[in-house]
Amino acid sequence: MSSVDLSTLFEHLPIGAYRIAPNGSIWHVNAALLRLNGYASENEMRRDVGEVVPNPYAIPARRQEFLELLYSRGSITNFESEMVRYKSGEHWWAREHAHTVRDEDGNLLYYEGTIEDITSERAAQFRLDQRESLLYNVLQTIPDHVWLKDTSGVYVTCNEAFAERLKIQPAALIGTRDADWVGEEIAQQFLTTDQLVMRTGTSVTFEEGYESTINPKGELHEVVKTPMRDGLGNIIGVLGMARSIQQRKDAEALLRDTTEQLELAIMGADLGRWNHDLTHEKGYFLDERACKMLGRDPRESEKGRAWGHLIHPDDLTATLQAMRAHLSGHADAYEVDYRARHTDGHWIWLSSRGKVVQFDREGNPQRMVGTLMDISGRKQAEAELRATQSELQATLNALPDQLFELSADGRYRAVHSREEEDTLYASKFILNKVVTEVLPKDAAEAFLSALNEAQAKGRSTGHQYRLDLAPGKQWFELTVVRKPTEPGEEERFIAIARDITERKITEEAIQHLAFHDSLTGLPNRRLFNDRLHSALIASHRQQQHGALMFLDLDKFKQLNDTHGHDIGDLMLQEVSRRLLQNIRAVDTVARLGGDEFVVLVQALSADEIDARMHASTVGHKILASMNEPYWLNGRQHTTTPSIGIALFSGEVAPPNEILKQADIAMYHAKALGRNTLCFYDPDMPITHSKPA
Ligand SMILES: Nc1nc2c(ncn2[C@@H]2O[C@H](COP(=O)(O)OP(=O)(O)OP(=O)(O)O)[C@@H](O)[C@H]2O)c(=O)[nH]1
Repeated sequence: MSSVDLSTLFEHLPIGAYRIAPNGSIWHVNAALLRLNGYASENEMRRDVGEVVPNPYAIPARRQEFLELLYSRGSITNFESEMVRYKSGEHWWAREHAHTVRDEDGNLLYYEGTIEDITSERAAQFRLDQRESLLYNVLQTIPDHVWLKDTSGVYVTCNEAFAERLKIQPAALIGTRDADWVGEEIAQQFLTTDQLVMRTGTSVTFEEGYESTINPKGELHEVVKTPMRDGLGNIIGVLGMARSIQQRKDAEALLRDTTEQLELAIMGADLGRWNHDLTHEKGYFLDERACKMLGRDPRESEKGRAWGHLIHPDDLTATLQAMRAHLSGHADAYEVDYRARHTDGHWIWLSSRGKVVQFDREGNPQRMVGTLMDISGRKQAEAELRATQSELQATLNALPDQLFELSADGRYRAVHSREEEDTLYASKFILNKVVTEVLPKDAAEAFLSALNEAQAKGRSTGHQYRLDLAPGKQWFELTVVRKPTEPGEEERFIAIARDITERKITEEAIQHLAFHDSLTGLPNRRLFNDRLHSALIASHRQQQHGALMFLDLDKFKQLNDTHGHDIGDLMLQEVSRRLLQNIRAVDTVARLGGDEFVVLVQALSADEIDARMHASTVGHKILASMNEPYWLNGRQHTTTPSIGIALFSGEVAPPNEILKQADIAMYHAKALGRNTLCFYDPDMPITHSKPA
């Protein structure tokens, strides 16, 4: 090559080139080097930097280092340094090659070299280094197992997670083979996939769960094997990565199970499903079963279709309210029953339950899912039940009786009280209370005996009890029967309490009439005989004297005849009243008939004389009281009595005898001129005709 050729080549080299004298003055620099230093021509550079090149290194000591190497070796290659551009002072990176040129005697003539701008190459290298270190860190940090094997199946490297599984340091794996760790058989399996990757040159992903040293529990792993290539694209090994997917698989299996169970439950309950996309206008999806409920074409399940218009107008407000309550977060779920129009035109009852399952980042509901249940049958049954109940209620209301349902221990379980305002039997007061807490003792006992009897015999009738209620005394008669119950149900009894007050009043009146005088209300002769009989027994037992006073009004016939029978009656009533006023509660006044009264005074004294004195006092008190004027029908009248007194004591005498004695004594009093009293004396003559 000629020197011209060489000079042209030098000038047009793509990298900087120079030739410098031993004293450092520039002999020649090419265009590329001028550009590197920011100059357009050699002259411009010479003008700027002078004849001798200044130190171009960012670290000045590098120049000395460069020259020492150059001079000692005669040449220098790949000398990399940070440089400063002469013109701009900007920093850049250079790679230098240089050599010295000497004459035949070995004297240095000059040195020459090339300077290559490697700033971007270094930046790229730096980024590459960073990426590599990042990759290395990632590989070491991830829990997945990562390894690299060469084409003959020898481990080249692995991450810590993989080494840890083998309980070794990563370095200990290098140079080993699968067979060293997992045995020949499994190693063969690994090799098969490695070979597949190398043969096809593509990544393979598969699931693997061999039980081995690497995987002691035989957990399922997802393995990705990728071919590794050199810069020329030749496959140099296989990179493997394994990740345990056992938990995910378990969760998937559980979810599958749960989903299947849910699906079965939905099928079993014959539920339809809906899916409401709240982000679109027509995102109302019904599944096939829901479509069928409404009589719609099951193919509609694929199209989102608004169906709010199918809801009965009367139910629309409640439905919208329930939806708003849930969407605004006031209700946990959307729950509502409403009627919807079937395609046939009739109404069906649906029970709809749902929930928002998806929200956007701002918390706005995005999607709701829910179920639909056809409850028409239930609603029909409810309506029928209501009708039956109201019929039953009407029947019960028509009954005059009170009806209770009780458990065997006398606890009220249900109450039907005819009177709405019945404060004693209102459900709110007595439900779940026992009868002893509600009723007075006697009444509660009657109730419990009736209950016991019904428990023993299945039925009880006739137990009666009395209550003192606001309107007065009321009598009730109980009928209790055992209620038919299902096996396992609590034993229950139905008790009907019938108000028998009127019957009781009538019975009591009849009873009263039988033993009392209708004009004065005083005990009559029958009752008096009983009382006298009892008094005689008591007197005998207590050894106490008593007295029987026989009292006959004087000239009563005359009053009747003169003023009429009515005045006579009034007189008899007033006499009764005065007699009652003059005796103790334990004593008895009775009317034997006509104008004849008896007064039975008991327990006067154990001593006869004393008793006689007491009896006399009572007799005179009665006499005095009777002698008071009588105002009957606005006119004053008078009357007097004749009183015969018979004392009795421990001796057992028949009642007739005592009455007879008092009667005799009374006749004696008449004979003495009336308006007086006489004690019986056995010597008294027995007479039956009154003196005139
Ligand atoms: N007003 C009225 N008079 C009666 C009733 N029962 C009897 N009497 C009358 O009572 C009178 C009884 O008379 P007596 O006791 O026999 O004779 P008396 O006129 O009272 O004369 P003495 O007894 O001898 O003083 C008769 O005239 C009867 O008719 C009655 O319920 N009401």
